[in-house]
Amino acid sequence: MSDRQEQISQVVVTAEQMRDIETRIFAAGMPVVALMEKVAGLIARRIQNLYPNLKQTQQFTPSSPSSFSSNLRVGILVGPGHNGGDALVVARELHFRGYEIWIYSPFSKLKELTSQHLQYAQSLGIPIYQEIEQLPNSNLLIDGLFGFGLERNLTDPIASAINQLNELSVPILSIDLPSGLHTDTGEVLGTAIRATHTFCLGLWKLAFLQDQALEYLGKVELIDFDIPLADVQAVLLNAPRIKRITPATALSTLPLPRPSVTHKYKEGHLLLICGSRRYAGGAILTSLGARGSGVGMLSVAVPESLKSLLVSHLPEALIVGCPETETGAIAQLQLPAKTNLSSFSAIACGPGLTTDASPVVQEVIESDVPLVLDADGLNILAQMGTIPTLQKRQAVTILTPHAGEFQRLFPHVADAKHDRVKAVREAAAQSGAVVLLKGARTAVANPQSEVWIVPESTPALARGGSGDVLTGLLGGLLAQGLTKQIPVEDIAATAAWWHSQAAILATQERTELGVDAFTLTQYLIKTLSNCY
Ligand SMILES: NC(=O)C1=CN([C@@H]2O[C@H](COP(=O)(O)OP(=O)(O)OC[C@H]3O[C@@H](n4cnc5c(N)ncnc54)[C@H](O)[C@@H]3O)[C@@H](O)[C@H]2O)[C@@H](O)CC1
Ligand SMILES: Nc1ncnc2c1ncn2[C@@H]1O[C@H](COP(=O)(O)OP(=O)(O)O)[C@@H](O)[C@H]1O
Ligand SMILES: [K+]
Repeated sequence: MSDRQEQISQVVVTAEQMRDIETRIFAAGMPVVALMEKVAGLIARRIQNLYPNLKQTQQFTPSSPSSFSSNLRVGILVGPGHNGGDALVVARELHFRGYEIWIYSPFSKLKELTSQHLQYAQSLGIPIYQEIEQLPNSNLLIDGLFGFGLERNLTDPIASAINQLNELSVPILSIDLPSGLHTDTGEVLGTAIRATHTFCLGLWKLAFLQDQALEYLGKVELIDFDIPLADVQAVLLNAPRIKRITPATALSTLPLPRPSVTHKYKEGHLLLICGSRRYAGGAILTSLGARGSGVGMLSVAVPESLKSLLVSHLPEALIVGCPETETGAIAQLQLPAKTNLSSFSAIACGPGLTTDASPVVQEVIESDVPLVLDADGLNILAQMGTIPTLQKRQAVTILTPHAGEFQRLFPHVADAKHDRVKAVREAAAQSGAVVLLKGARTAVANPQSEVWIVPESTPALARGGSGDVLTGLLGGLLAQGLTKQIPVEDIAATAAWWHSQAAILATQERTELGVDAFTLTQYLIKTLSNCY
């Protein structure tokens, strides 16, 4: 990947920013017509690669006695704007390559350029239909109804037409965005095309990184049409950054290579505080996640009765047995002699604690040690109602809620279901912490409104214990990274990326059903050895 491609692949834009970037390109002299030809030409070539127009021969079978050959039949869905214009250029190109094309153009008023392309398509003899009921069969649909120009809710008749098109068992390739999705929030505006494959044009739009859009996007692909970096930078200059985490950015954040002359305490000393009689396994998974991070020294505080269990799973770790409550939660921390919380480079606290461990959570919040709070650590924080006191901490705090924990912690923040990116930003600003909002597309924000998003993952992770592994991994990376002055947000983003990549690799080898949390820990290092 070239340097430019790498930079472009990290960029995420809103509809407004995309419009501003295009405006600069047009103002600089690039003709609109020429850009549409270029973009749609690239799309048409990709479609030809994905669905080559080999004359299809249907095999003779007793149920279809006549064998026949035919061209691929492609239906082109055309909207009123330039998304429709792109689709019409694709229609024309595929027509000349021998595909059998029909056009669905339900709008009476089209933008001028789009209207000209429609007129030319008609002159070529391509059939054009206005009514959904008139549409012939097809092998493939190209969706050019709306792109980033859609803002209002879709209404009938177009809404019901989209619903009917979704019912056909035909692959749908969307141009720029599945029509009906909001470009920024990924929200469904009334209804939306359920695409098999979406070609995002020029720069990644924010919707591609919002959980609620995922089931509509299908496979996603960026069509790079050479937007000058200078235009992108000029528009994004003063906007809070939203960044896709790429392999290059994540790998550059890892504490590799290690210096030749070092020792275990220079490679970070992590204290995990986790587990209870009720949730013993969470402590093991969190510890194994930390092991996967390569952290120099690992101490694990658990209730006394879990000590021997932890020792048997993690012989390399220092297991600290603590006095426990009647319910089997940690009652108080009891660190070894000459050790206090400041002895640690970082603390990760929460998995499996139960809410009976609240004095311990209070103590670590009051410490001046970098802190990851997860699971019951977050539930206790929510109960204490002390989010604003996090601002007063001397050291960095990272909160790693899933959507439910997020809701309990930040009940007054924008609805995390409606716009996860906005919600995570608001939460970070409100708490002064780095917030990592878990989900299908995990998003990390800092109090300065900058956001990092993991662009690919797998639903194989939707399984008990996956989050515990992430907490350990993040804690271990934090302990190592802070000693090397790596920014905390980059560490959090990298941990989330690594976690997802390990799950993707495990899924490839074991299917989506084969990635239990223990197995996931076994893939952490395997993932990295594939990258180096
Ligand atoms: N101008 C160019 O040469 C380029 C255009 N591109 C394409 O242009 C698209 C953006 O084009 P536009 O700005 O024309 O926008 P769209 O084509 O996305 O749609 C906007 C049109 O839909 C109408 N509209 C909006 N909401 C509606 C609703 N709810 N019901 C009915 N009509 C509604 C608007 O009045 C407008 O006519 C991109 O997504 C992309 O496909 C890009 O490929 C880049 C190059
Ligand atoms: N559909 C999904 N696609 C990708 N990742 C997912 C999905 N669902 C959950 N995850 C990931 O799995 C992990 C679950 O964490 P969490 O909810 O804390 O589980 P637990 O508490 O059981 O460990 C998070 O990292 C989350 O991002
Ligand atoms: K579209």
